[in-house]
Amino acid sequence: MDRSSAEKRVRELHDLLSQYNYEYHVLDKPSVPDVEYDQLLTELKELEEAFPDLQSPDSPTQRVGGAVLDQFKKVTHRSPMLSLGNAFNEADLRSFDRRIRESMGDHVSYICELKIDGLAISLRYEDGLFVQGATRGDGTIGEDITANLRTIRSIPLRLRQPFSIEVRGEAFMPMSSFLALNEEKEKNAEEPFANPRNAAAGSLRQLDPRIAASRNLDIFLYGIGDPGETGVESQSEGLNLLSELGLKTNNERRVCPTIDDVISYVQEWTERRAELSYDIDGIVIKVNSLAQQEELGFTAKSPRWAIAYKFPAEEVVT
Ligand SMILES: NC(=O)c1cnc(N)c2cc(Br)sc12
Repeated sequence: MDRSSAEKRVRELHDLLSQYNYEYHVLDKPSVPDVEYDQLLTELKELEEAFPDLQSPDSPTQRVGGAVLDQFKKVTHRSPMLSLGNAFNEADLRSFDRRIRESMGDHVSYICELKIDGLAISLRYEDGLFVQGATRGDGTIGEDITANLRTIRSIPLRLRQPFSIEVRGEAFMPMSSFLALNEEKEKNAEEPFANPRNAAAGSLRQLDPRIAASRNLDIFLYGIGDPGETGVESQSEGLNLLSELGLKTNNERRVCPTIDDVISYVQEWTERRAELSYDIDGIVIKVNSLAQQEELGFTAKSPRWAIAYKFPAEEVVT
């Protein structure tokens, strides 16, 4: 194959493989079997070996970098990654609602999202290209774990539109991967991880990306660092934008106009929690309108417009 037809085919393969990645991880509706994806990936690898200058950082062949780091660089977040105030029962939720309505009047609607039990992450894209990923750290300064995050298949190396945007989410280890990993560890007489959150954190804070690549990690994105520039006006619109850009969001979210709707959602997921393939430790409730979030603002460390309902600690079966 001559170089110009190789160049054309490489572009075609990039488009096909990122479309299939989007269908599989974001839409959860693959249009081709895995074996076809793997064949196209092998074809791309062979073309990049034959024409090394056709290789690019957003190529799906570049997910597992070679270098083992000796430490992580520090990253200062452009806007702080905050923590949430907690609610533990219905009374707490109703007093949250009262406080909001006292400041905002009665035209308030909430959005409920599952609280993923993983590791808070920030991803930065420049003109659509994934350029940096970091842990939350202390909320202002985190660790640069870009090489490890590139190994997560559901994180696109290039967005479907050339946005420059910083997005926040939670990286996690699905229960099936957690159980398999601990089985492996027990077989090698190694200390197993206590829970999927520790396993995800331990995997992403490895200095060797090949170890992170072997841990089948996943991610749900749920926030935009600076939504002002995107023109979205609510959290629910923001989540739809993230999905359109090719980022994985959690579909169980629900707009809840009243606190009674919030309480029904909390009740529903208290009961349905066990059917999920990943751990959640509660529900995040936010005022849906970004303008109202802006008006409510923040306390020293948490937004006034959101609260985390925490599930009661599970009885440990001894
Ligand atoms: N959907 C969400 O907003 C969400 C989900 N899962 C989490 N662990 C967190 C943490 C913060 Br802080 S927000 C959030």
